Amino acid sequence: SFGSRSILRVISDNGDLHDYAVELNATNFDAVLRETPATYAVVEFFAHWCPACRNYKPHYEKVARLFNGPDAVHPGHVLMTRVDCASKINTKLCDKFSVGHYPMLFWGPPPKFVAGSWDPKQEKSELHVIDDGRTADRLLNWINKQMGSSYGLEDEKFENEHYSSNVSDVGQIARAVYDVEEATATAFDIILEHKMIKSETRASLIKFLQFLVAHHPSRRCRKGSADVLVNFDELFPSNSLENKQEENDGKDELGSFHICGKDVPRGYWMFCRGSKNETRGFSCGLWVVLHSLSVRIVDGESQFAFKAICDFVHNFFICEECRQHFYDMCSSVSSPFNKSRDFALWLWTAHNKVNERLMKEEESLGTGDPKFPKMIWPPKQLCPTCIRSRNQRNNEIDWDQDEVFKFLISYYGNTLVSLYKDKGFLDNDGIDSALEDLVASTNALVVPVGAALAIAAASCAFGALACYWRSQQKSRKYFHQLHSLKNI
Ligand SMILES: Cc1cc2nc3c(=O)[nH]c(=O)nc-3n(C[C@H](O)[C@H](O)[C@H](O)COP(=O)(O)OP(=O)(O)OC[C@H]3O[C@@H](n4cnc5c(N)ncnc54)[C@H](O)[C@@H]3O)c2cc1C
Repeated sequence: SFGSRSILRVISDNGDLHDYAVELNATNFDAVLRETPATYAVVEFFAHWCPACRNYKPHYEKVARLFNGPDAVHPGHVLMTRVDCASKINTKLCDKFSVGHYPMLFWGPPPKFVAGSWDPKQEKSELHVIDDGRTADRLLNWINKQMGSSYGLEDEKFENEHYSSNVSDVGQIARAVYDVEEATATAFDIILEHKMIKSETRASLIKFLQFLVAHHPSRRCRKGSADVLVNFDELFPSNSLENKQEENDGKDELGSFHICGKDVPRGYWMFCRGSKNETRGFSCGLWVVLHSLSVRIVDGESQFAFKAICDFVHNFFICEECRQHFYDMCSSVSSPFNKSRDFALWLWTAHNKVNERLMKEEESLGTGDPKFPKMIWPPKQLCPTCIRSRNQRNNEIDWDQDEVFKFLISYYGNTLVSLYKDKGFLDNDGIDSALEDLVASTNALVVPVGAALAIAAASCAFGALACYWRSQQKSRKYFHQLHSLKNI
């Protein structure tokens, strides 16, 4: 079954010949529209045999190019989709929307399409028929009127003028909820593509996966990480790791593993989208993942979290300079963390050290994103109480660290997930739901030997999940013993 993410990928992998509009059908219609990060959706009902629809397609695509896909000029605002009513599978869906002619276009907030319907006699509906969209120009005008925007068909790539870098708007971080999923999926894709799971990096990945299972802000990333963890030894057998990855070139089951599920909508960076191509994206998303993890742990997990993050960056972050710098900062920590507060503040300070260095580099080389200049963070506009005073001579800041910690907790905790709360994807029930998912998705809680050893090695202080696995591990009999014997 196709999820929205795979659809967007298929389309975007097709070079210039691709369609930008997302083709929906009865099986994925609800899922894609429920999960899209876009504020509005256009659904075009058409029939593939209809000559008028074929002639209309280039007009529709011209508009879709602006809003859909990785190179969208105005991403995240409108999702442009189409449904082929001549396909049998879609008959009921088209009937529900009383499709009376082709092409017929609807406009509305995406969730209103989910399990939705439309009737011409219906008096009040948040779904509207687009009655003046016969050419690309007219369709875009119609959209502009609805949104109060001034998009143009000739708008340039990556001129994200609508993406203000308004640092005083705390609510902006809510958009990053899509980025934490995208960054997690991207990190895992990179690991597989670059065949980075080796005997010496295995334990570090297992540790990080445990961390994700327990504390990733997205429920489906927690579940996906649990699935990977449970199947770890089968997916990445320790004795033939390099060979297996080499032989299969990442295209078998390793390559098709979606750590946050198939249906994660690719917003192609929302909060982390730069105003220029390739300035922000993944590395920004990864920072947000790390900070959002750091504010979700309890005191007893602080040292584990520190190790998991340091080792993950060291082994799997493909930017050589970044991982080296980060590793140096990790290595300079002399005593173990006992408090989650200390760890969250350490990560915040480490990030600010990187910012400080890059501020100078980007200024002298002109390589930064003009709309997102590096800064010592959080600025006063974001957290007025975080800064006690600033030394006028050397610009050094006297931070109120209690206030900074409070701010980090609310910013990367609740505010980050506020958008998704209604959708139920990111409920913060942590370990319990991850366990439920795990049991439901595997039928049996079977932890592979290697992963189990790593889990057992981690202290129970890491959390109930590890303990649960550990105890399950003890009670596993034949499969386990057989497997161990084979390994010997
Ligand atoms: C672990 C790691 C190490 C890196 N090391 C290097 C390096 O050595 N050299 C290099 O060139 N690039 C490095 N990078 C990349 C670099 O830090 C930026 O991610 C990249 O330049 C994109 O910057 P950005 O403007 O999107 O903001 P980012 O620095 O990526 O920050 C993302 C968001 O986090 C928030 N934020 C900013 N500062 C803090 C803070 N102190 N605490 C909490 N939240 C904050 C802001 O909202 C910001 O928009 C590293 C990235 C990572 C994940």
